[in-house]
Amino acid sequence: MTHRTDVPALGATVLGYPRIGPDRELKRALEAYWAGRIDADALHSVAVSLRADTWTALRDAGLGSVPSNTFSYYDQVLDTAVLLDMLPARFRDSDRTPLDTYFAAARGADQLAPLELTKWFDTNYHYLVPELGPDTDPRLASRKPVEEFVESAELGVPTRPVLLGPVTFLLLSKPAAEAPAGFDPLEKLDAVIDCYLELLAELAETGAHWVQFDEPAFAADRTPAELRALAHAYRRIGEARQRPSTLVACYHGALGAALEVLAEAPIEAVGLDLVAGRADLDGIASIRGLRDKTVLAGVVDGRNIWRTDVDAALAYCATLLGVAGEVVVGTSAPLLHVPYDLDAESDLDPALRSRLAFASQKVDEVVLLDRALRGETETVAEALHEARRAVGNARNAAARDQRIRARLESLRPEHRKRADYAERATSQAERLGLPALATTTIGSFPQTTSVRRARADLRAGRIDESEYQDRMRAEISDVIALQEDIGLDVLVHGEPERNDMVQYFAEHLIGFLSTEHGWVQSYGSRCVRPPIIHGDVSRPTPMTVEWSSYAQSLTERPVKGMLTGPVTILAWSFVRDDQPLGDTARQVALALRDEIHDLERAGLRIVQVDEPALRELLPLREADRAAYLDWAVDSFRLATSGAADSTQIHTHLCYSEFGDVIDAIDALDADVTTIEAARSRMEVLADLQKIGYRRGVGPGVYDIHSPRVPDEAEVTGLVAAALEAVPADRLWVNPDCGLKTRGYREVEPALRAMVAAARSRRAALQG
Ligand SMILES: Nc1nc2c(c(=O)[nH]1)N[C@@H](CNc1ccc(C(=O)N[C@@H](CCC(=O)N[C@@H](CCC(=O)N[C@@H](CCC(=O)O)C(=O)O)C(=O)O)C(=O)O)cc1)CN2
Ligand code: MET
Ligand SMILES: [Zn+2]
Repeated sequence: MTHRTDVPALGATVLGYPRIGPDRELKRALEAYWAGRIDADALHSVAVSLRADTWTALRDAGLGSVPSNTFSYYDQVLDTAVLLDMLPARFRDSDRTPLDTYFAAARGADQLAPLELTKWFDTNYHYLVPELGPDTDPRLASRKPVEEFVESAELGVPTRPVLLGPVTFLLLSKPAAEAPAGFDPLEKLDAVIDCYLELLAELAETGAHWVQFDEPAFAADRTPAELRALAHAYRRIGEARQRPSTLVACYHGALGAALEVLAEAPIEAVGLDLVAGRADLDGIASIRGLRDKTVLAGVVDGRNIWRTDVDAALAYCATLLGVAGEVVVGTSAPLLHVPYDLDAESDLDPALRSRLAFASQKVDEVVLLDRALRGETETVAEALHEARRAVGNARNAAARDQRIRARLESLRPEHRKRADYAERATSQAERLGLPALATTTIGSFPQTTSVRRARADLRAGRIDESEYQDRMRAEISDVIALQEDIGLDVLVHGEPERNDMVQYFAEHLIGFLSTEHGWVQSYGSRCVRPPIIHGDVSRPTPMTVEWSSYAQSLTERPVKGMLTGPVTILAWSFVRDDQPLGDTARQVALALRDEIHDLERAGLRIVQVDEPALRELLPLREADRAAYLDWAVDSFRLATSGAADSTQIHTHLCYSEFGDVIDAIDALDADVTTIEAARSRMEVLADLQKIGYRRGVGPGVYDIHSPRVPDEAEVTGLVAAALEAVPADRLWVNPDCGLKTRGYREVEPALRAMVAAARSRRAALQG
């Protein structure tokens, strides 16, 4: 074995840390740089100071090992593609600087399409998908991990560089459009490893004692060939002539068979997710290969914001003693997906505060647990005692609402079932009188500066609630007038009053908490503030009825009520961990069921219940999927099945390919499903056709994620393609998703083109 024995042991650590800045400094700097308001040096100095603050804070908190290279200007997968010179050819040969080339790949530039953005495992984080082909020729092209190591060492905090593991990197990549059929990105494995070996030698030379490779792809089902690739990669890396000690971390679930592979590899440490992947503890005692390794016990939840149950965590660590050569405490996952610091929240109920831990508090928990594990009982006694008390209180603290529980108990199968679709379709057609190829949008209209400013003014007390209401009503009235002028058939109120489609509902429901500063990166500079579901959910008053009924009062045409579905509300919140997700989802569903009832009474004839996260929450392992889809479908049906036959229920899905959940989409039993499709040229329609789907469907006819405005001919082409799969009376014409991130300069001509295309096809059908 080539590993040197004189290097320090791995100390207690976290797998990664937030990077957007405690006050979203990076977001602001990036957006200023993109807008040309600051230069690259100014952007760089913001990055340098964020990194320095993170490293020194982690060291001062007492971690034994501090990670680096967890910073990114946009995304760690893109960083890796750039590190290895694996960007597609379209980004080469330009006079852009390396930094601007990086941003071009992330965001597009001139005529260049950016890399595809897609969900990172089962999180709300999005990464950029590398496009590889046979000609992609990996080469160590950047020194970012080395430079960050040097930067940290100069601050007196020599760090542990974190690298995206070669196998996960390739499994997350896709074949470029021009690659020959059958090309598999894993063909590039040895070439990528060669680059990493060069990097490892340089890191060792520069003084790095440890590195971390992340291989979260092995928390999902993997083929024998993929497991062999993992074994091969860490044999080659382990046998490298010169390298730092090597930790391989897997997270977002159990490693399963991959654990034995890593246990056999000639590396020094394995990181286990003992929250989402606790199943790995079963049978771990028989894995002999761990006896000469360090196991980083990920017992502090990196994905949720609850304080750790210290006794349970220490018990999980204890099961590893004797199995592993050494046990150190860590987080279950990088802390990228939780907010920075609970102390930034000024307005929390103290009882609730004592149950929570954000990134900074989690670092303290790791340090505390590691000291306890090492038997430093005297120094940690008081802190452990305090932690136990908080967890003890928490056990009974989640507010229970017997009324909701009794109501859920009393529900019967008929509360999940509407009349047959044929009957509903007839009564909806009579009531709505819509044309074939009806046109609509997905809900939001541009969130203009003036809309956001109104909300900021309200928060700052510069305007009062009634002035805020007036401004939102004025906005709704403009949006209705515009839609009438464009000639859309089914209108929306535009959602100006919503800061976010989940947070808005959280702010109106009991059982949810919204944070002031709890920002989490979603992609690039875009952040969300996930609400915290801490108790039983109920709806004190209607949440959307005033806005929707106001919009409906302005027009004869049908306006769609607009709600976010139970699965998406859970997916984009921090959830309770004291009861099954399905139980929480059904509580949310009841609140939505009552909201739909109130919308109907207020005269709304159509209600849309968005479920864009339906695919996102799909478990990584096949074995867990049926149970998930059961509660996901059940909660949607519970929310919507109280509607009258003549009320048309729409749902909307986006952000992913839906092949895997196509039966569940059918089982939702919505009257109309609008679904992202423009970028995949309507592939979803073939999937729907295959299963005999027979209700209304609106495959998106233009991509709202790009500022490009489609022309009428382009939309006509997509409508014609869709008509091959769906008859005109069931086909809707709409964009891919909501318009909130776009500007009116793009939205208005795009919608006009869309309506013109629908009209001309409609005329052709009649003629
Ligand atoms: N929760 C959630 N998850 C999701 C999505 C989603 O829509 N919601 N969509 C996908 C991801 N897409 C996303 C698209 C856009 C943004 C986005 O634009 N986020 C905004 C924040 C949105 C927000 O909360 N806006 C607040 C304003 C918050 C704010 O920045 N306020 C300023 C001051 C107000 C001002 O002058 O702008 C401040 O606090 O400093 C509002 O409208 O009220 C941002 O990063 O800038 C995020 C995710 C998947 N996951
Ligand atoms: N109704 C929402 C909107 O139009 C749906 C968005 S799906 C991410 O913004
Ligand atoms: Zn959408």
